[in-house]
Amino acid sequence: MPRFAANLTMLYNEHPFLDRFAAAAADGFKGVEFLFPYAFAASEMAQRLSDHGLQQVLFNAPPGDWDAGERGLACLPARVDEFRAGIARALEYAQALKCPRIHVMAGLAPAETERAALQATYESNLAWAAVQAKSCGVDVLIEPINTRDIPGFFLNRQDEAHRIVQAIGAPNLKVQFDLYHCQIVEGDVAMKIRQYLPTGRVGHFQLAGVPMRHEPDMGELNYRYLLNVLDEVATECDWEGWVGCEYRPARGAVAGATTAGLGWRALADKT
Ligand SMILES: O=C(O)C(=O)[C@H](O)CO
Ligand SMILES: [Mg+2]
Repeated sequence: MPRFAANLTMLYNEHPFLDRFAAAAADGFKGVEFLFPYAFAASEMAQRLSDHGLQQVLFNAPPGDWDAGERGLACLPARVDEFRAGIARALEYAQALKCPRIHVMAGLAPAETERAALQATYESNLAWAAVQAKSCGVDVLIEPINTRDIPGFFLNRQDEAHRIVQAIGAPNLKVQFDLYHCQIVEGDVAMKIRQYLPTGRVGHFQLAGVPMRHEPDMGELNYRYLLNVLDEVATECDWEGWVGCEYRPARGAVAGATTAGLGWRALADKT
């Protein structure tokens, strides 16, 4: 079974951010991911990883002004310099945290800009980022995200993401396959795992229950079934990546809420 990584942005909100590493390790996680490390010194985070025997498996490149509603810069023609500076910063953190992949968010499509111009900027930015990341041994990931959570997000579908990755043809440019977003946008999730994982273009998975983005055993997706499919296909094609647990615990941020909700991990047992 691919390994589960705790998403420290969404899980363990009952603890201050830097204490979430210890909490995840205490629950048996060996890998962690989060959205953004930039409020903390890389050395401080590297220390937490080492203290708790954890691997950093993913984080995001700077997304622009998140608090002002920005959700990535990669498709924005007027922001190329800022995009490039953000990739350089992300790669510094990736090296300090020994993290093998970064997620580059596409951004919101401005209504006044032609889609073709956004697409051209997106592809040239990704090609550039992949070259920079390759020299650091890092994969660049792109993630289709549903427009209920992020209205106007530029990249929404698995097929679009795979077309772009194929067209650019950089071996370290891959798709971040978030099963939660896939179910909301297009469904047929098990068949999409079977279709895309063997291509070699999937760099990472994430999961959450649908529709509320709570624990995977809450909601309309049958994760016992899906995790078995993932396991079967990953074994067939020797895929050894991680599955990020990117959900908001239903019990909220009260003491013990994340740990109490982890019973769903038994769904991954091949019983
Ligand atoms: O929202 C998600 O699914 C993500 O993985 C991003 O990193 C943040 O929007
Ligand atoms: Mg995700």
